[in-house]
Amino acid sequence: MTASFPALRLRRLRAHDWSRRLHAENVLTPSDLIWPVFVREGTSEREAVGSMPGVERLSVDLVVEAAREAADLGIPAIALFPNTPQEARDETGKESANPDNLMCRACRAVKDAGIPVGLLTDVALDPYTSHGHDGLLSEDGRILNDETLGVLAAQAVNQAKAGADIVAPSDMMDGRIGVIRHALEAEGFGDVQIMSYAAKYASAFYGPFRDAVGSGGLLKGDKKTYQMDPANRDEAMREVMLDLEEGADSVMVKPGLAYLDIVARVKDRFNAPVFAYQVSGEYAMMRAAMDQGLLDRDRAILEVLTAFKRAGCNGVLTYFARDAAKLLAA
Ligand SMILES: NCc1[nH]cc(CCC(=O)O)c1CC(=O)O
Ligand SMILES: [Mg+2]
Repeated sequence: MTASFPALRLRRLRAHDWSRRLHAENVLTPSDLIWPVFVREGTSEREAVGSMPGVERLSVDLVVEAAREAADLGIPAIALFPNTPQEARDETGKESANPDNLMCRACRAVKDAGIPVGLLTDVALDPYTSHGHDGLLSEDGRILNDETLGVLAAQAVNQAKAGADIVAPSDMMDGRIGVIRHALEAEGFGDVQIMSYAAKYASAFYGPFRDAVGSGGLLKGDKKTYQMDPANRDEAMREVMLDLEEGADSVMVKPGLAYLDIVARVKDRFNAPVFAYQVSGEYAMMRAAMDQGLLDRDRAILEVLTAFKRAGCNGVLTYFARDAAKLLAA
């Protein structure tokens, strides 16, 4: 600083809308958004997710419509999450490798319709297992790391064959990025991106999501032996470092709002694209306050998403993506 008050008056730049816009350090655009979409069986079916007002599970034909809407709004990518029928779930989650599973059918339908939107697919076993865990479960109740890796790689290749542009492993097994990268390369999918859920914390804010994919009631125990302890920060740097070394194209921090310190640190330390997931519980929390008239809906949505950008995000996975894109277009 070369000047001080009164020569320096920081309010000068804030005095008019044109000036505030001119001096904005970060600008949120629809290109910053990834829209998570829940997929269900059926045709012309849309079903409300009880714990997430305004969010629905869509049958594949309606997923295509949602993808078209995203493209029209300038949203670059959608993230698909299947609500697998309960009868297709089992101990090992083998439905994840079925080329005709819900996820693959949704991918193919969007691609066949020629919609110019990126498809991000979730790689993890929890929507397919009868126990709701992201990996294979041993008889004595442990999540088996190494045994799970091949299953995840098969799942990722299965999704790539169906047209996934970005596979996004959300399971938090050690070593899975390298194994998935290798499998994609070996199967001729060297151009498929990996967005790693690198720093994913064991969070209370995933509850509504588990309701949406139908794994919540099934989940035995918790995910603390594989997802990170919310108390940890250095560990997040190690997770990100390893995933980038193993071949991730971009990394994610999750949840979002309470973890923006992690985003900022990852962005400062690594020269890599970083994303954050504004998760289901964050959405539900904000929606509850908005629906009760306690928050100004439009302003709150844009403020929080802009904060993600300020922290260093290249983009944000958010259930507000469609709302935000509409607000930004207005
Ligand atoms: N593989 C599981 C997965 N993938 C994305 C989310 C959460 C997303 C959200 O809460 O919106 C979860 C939940 C979990 O780890 O239990
Ligand atoms: Mg890891």
